[in-house]
Amino acid sequence: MRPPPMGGRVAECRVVTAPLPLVTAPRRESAPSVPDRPPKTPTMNDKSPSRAVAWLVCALVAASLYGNYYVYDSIGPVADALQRQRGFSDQQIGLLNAIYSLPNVVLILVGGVLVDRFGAARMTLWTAAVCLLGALLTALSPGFAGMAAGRLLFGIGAETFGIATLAALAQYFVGGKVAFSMGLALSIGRLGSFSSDMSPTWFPQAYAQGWQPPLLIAAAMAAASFGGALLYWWLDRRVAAADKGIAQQQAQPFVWRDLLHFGKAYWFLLALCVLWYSVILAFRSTFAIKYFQHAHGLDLAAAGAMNSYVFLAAVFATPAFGWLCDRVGRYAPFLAFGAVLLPIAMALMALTATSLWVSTALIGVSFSLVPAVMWPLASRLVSPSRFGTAIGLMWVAQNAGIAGANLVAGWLNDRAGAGAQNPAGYESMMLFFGLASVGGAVFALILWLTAGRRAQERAALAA
Ligand SMILES: C[C@H](NC(=O)[C@@H](N)CCCCN)C(=O)O
Repeated sequence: MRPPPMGGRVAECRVVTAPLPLVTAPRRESAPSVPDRPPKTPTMNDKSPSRAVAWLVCALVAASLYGNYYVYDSIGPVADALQRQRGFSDQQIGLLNAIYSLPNVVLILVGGVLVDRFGAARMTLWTAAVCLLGALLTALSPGFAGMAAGRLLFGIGAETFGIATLAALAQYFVGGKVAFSMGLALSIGRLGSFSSDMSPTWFPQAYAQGWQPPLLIAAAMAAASFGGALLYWWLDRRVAAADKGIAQQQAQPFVWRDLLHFGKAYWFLLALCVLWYSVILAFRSTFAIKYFQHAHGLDLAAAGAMNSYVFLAAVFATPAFGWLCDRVGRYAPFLAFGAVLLPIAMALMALTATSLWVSTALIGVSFSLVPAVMWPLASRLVSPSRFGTAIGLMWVAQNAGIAGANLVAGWLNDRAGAGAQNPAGYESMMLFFGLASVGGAVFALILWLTAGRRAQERAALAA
């Protein structure tokens, strides 16, 4: 019943003798190619209890992600109250979010290695605990330094938590539906982000009392996230205990040289991840609302709502695209399609008078499709025992890209004097994001046309 473990004492359990459900899917060591179809295995029989366990794990991971993403986005809604009541500057508020990414430029690789070393369940639990401590420190600190320390702690836990949750789903759904399960869990995470944005409407009394009650609600969400992680860890222990009879091998020690063996497709995917997430997260999370107000004449409420529809679309579309991907059994073409939509949307926004609804819809599809395919694809491009490391490396570059894109875009806007009086000042920022999105699309196309094609040829030859 136990999925192929990814870490701890049982990391290299891909060679098993018994025909156990959830265990036997063939995996690539470091194949530089994009699989056409998910491996067809006799695992995950519709009525088998192991399938029920896998979906229970998915539900617990999703619930845990909901709380985690809620906390991630909890600073924006209290930014105004922090300024009014505690006298925080814009820079200080910006730092409360930037401090999440900055340590991860280095630390997340360590996090990925730890996931491979200690296993997804243990690392989900430990990092959810770190996130809870971080959220509590943020909500209870009397001064800025304490709040910043809380956000730092949260960031250190949250990114490794993200890797551990992906690793958990890659393990339990190795026989099929990996994209659907990841899409479903991510969509619940997006719902957490959306709920955080909507929390002033849902908890008006809390916001009426000032900055602290909303952050205490966020800490409660982190506690719920920890609860989900605890249940998942407990379930995983039980599954492991039931599988005592399976031959287990020692975890492979981490070797830096292994990173070079990931294969070309992995590196194309990493480049896409950096460029695409830099545009999506730096533009959408930091500058989009301001840009909609100043360059497209929307008021604050309309600009915020327009931006939040991207999240809302992702809640429904991410699992749907994951399901489609599993069903059709193709990854790279979907990834390329989703990546190409982003530069089209950026061009429509920057160069034409087309309604913002059109570009928002395109970004919504891209924001749903690319993550729905990217992480399941990553789980198929590397050995299971190196999945955490592989994602860790992607997120090192991604965090550096997001932080860098934020800084460059802010600098371009300041240099051009962008603002309500000078909407044209946003042109250089839009050119920068446009070029980055084109770069992402190019890597997605290369991934499809080279590695993806080769995989098809190999499959045809094998047939
Ligand atoms: C799964 C993926 N997560 C990431 O890329 C993280 N490094 C950053 C997440 C920031 C919001 N919690 C995703 O959310 O698409």
